Amino acid sequence: MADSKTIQQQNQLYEESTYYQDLIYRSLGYLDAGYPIHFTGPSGIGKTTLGLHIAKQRNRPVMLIHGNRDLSNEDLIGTYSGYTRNKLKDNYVRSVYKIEENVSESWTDGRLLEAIQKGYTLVYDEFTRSRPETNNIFLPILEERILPLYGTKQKGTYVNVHPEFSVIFTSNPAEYAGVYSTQDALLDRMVTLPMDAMDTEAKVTAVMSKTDVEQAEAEAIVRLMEKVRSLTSQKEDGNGPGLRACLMIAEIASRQEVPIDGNDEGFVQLCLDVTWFPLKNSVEEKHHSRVRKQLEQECRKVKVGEET
Ligand SMILES: Nc1ncnc2c1ncn2[C@@H]1O[C@H](COP(=O)(O)OP(=O)(O)OP(=O)(O)O)[C@@H](O)[C@H]1O
Repeated sequence: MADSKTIQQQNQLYEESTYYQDLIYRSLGYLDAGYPIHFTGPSGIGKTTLGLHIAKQRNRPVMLIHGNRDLSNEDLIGTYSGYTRNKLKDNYVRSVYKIEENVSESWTDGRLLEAIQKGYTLVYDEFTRSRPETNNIFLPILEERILPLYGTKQKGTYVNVHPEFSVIFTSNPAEYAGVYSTQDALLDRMVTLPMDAMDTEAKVTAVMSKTDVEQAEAEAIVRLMEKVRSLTSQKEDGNGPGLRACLMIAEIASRQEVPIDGNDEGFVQLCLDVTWFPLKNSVEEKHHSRVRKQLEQECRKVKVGEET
């Protein structure tokens, strides 16, 4: 899978597509000017991969943090993790027995504090999954370039943000409603770039760059997934099989030597296993048996080199 491919091959899509080249160029410009950027778009369209790719271009260490409801200020800033005890026994003069004991609390830097002090490029993936109270810490970081250390018992009250520190946020707008409302104040301080879903050609390039399938095979898989998606009312934005499903089918088929062919039972079963669950979740229960039949028919029509 990806490990058999070089990073360069994985970046093939970014090198070949003017859409991505332009997006990368603009993003690097905003980051250089000191502004964070924010990629937003449906699940699986490549926000994290693009964020990490751009972060690497900045030639600074890259740190990745995943947003989640349990992420706390302690994780981000740091915490006292216990006590360090130093004991000195002095029995040099036999009649005198002296013990000196020093107990001090030991502090562990949080991940954000480290990134801020050392000037990393931080990719904060799915930041809207974290609680707004946790994300509030980013307001002074982005606005005043300081990280307040309130509540930490640290000597200083704040640390200055390293001039090279920058942040790339990602989020999935479909999750805003169900998770936590995004703080408008935070969004005001970043350049938000909505990402377009990949077109067919881009998906084929991505599949070929990450797996060992040939172009005609990648095209057949991507076309099948597009047909499968059209069985749901949701198109590119929402759940349902997308690029991840294409990659999974291509990867498993090439590893297990399953031919990309609708006449092969193994291939049909693989496609059903990968796509049925997300597809089922995107259609009403009363349509399940009809959609399952249509799905199977589409899988059986797959023929490499032929549009079905
Ligand atoms: N340029 C690319 N070339 C090859 N594969 C890619 C590319 N971009 C994304 N992918 C692959 O597509 C899949 C989805 O990408 P990614 O995780 O970046 O999407 P996402 O939009 O961040 O999804 P989510 O919102 O669910 O986290 C991953 O397996 C990733 O490796």
